[in-house]
Amino acid sequence: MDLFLHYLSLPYLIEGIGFTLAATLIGLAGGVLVALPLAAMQLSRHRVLAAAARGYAVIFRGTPLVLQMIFFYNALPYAGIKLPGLLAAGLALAFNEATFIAEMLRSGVVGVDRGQVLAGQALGMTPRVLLQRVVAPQALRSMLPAMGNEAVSTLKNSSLASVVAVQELTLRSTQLASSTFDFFPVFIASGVMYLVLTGAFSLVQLALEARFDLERQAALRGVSRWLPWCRVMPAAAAGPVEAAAAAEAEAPPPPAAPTDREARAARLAEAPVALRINGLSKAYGGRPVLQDLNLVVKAGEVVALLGPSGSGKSTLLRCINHLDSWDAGRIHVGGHRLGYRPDGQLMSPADLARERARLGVGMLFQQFNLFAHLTARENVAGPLRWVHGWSAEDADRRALALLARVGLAARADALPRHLSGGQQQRVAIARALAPGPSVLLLDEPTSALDPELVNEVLEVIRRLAVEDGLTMLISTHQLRFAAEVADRVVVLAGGRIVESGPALQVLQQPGHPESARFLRVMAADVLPGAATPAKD
Ligand SMILES: Nc1ncnc2c1ncn2[C@@H]1O[C@H](COP(=O)(O)OP(=O)(O)OP(=O)(O)O)[C@@H](O)[C@H]1O
Repeated sequence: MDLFLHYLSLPYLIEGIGFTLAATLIGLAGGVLVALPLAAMQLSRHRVLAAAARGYAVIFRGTPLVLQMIFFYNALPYAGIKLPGLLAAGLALAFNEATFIAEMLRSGVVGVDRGQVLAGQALGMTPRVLLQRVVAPQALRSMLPAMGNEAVSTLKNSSLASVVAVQELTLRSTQLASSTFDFFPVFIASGVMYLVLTGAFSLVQLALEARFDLERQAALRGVSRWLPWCRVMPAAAAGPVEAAAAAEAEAPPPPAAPTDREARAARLAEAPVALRINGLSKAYGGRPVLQDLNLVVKAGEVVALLGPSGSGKSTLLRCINHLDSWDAGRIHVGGHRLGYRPDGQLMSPADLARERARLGVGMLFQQFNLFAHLTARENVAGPLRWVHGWSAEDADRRALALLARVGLAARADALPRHLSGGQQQRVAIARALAPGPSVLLLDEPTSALDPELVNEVLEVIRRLAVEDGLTMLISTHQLRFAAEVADRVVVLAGGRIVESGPALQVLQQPGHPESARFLRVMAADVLPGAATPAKD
């Protein structure tokens, strides 16, 4: 025991820890630096870059680390590069670790829900903002446990640096044991030192995981409301939550559905065009999905897009916001060709994002696509700050007001995963409304909801149509809702518009066999005062 304690405190071994840590830190820091471009190359659409990254991985993953260290120390001098042992071993570690860290980064990025990326694009985020605010925070959080393991493995791999005579802990332990013949106490002391080091790494990993744990942050936010000394919200922002909740409680009941359809139709006839689609065609792998589609939507008009599953409704909505490309035809939003420069060339992704934000085409998705790492208020306020340059206070105030409007002021600090589907979709509505869109595209906003949650979302949309006079294009299977709210119904079948006309007329007396067939299938949804759709 005395011998063990003697070796445990021996300066010769403790100095070895210094070399071990130095090699490990060079390996980890260098590994992260090399891994970043490597992961970007792996994710790149350019095949040459992706292939080069794969080639790198094959070489560094497929050869022993000891050989790599020997190469960096003994072979590089032939190319005129002479490195000290510690640096050679550290660099070999870095280039080796980079393959594993790059793979973690890549899978972290790929693991971020594609729907959130689409939502960010629809909100006008440039690729850089999307990466910085949506993808990286979630990817890095999911990487933390694997990164902790990688740090421990780098520390243990640093013992191989003894092969190029770096005086690290393993080499010094071996030398000491050979000269004293105290093999057992020396190696036990050395093992305990390694355990302390790997334990410290694990503690750092646990601390970081706790620091970035969304559940814990949410709990802290809840507690902080009652603890004035540990507030995480800006003091000024705490007030509006209650104020907004009170406003919500006092909000007048929603007005009835529009009854004066003729007056509305007359007003819309005079209104300017908000959206114009000419000859739009698109095919996936040679199979036509949209065929020579023409549609005009007036400012303030609510158009319900109906049609069987697979008829092309979602594809059409994605094309309007240029989230999808198309083969032929033109789309104008507010008189502008979204996504094209004046010379007719396609815009770069960053310019396209800015153009989306400028023209203001809001979008709601079937799956809500809220940013999973942000609370409800951050989901609404964040894009206002990052895309539209609002100050934090103004964005927060707007977010709270809109959340109150959709009946969610009291859940402003909840994470999406703590909200029901209906509540998530209402947050998504607040987020889409925040920048004041000129056109709102709604892609089956209630299809992912349980039946009892559908009405709460439809009610919010109904109020937007009636109170705000928003221009809306809604893909929906809710016939009753379409009858009550839409000015016009457009029926899509096989990628073509087969019928378009005043909502009640089309729903009650469809003039095309495809419309009639579709409406009969959907007959479970009872139309107010509607006769059975005409038979084909
Ligand atoms: N990325 C894609 N690659 C290949 N085919 C696709 C892709 N996206 C959609 N499609 C196909 O295009 C057609 C139209 O799909 P879309 O999602 O637009 O229909 P939809 O009318 O919105 O259907 P639903 O009501 O079920 O949402 C479908 O046949 C679908 O399989």
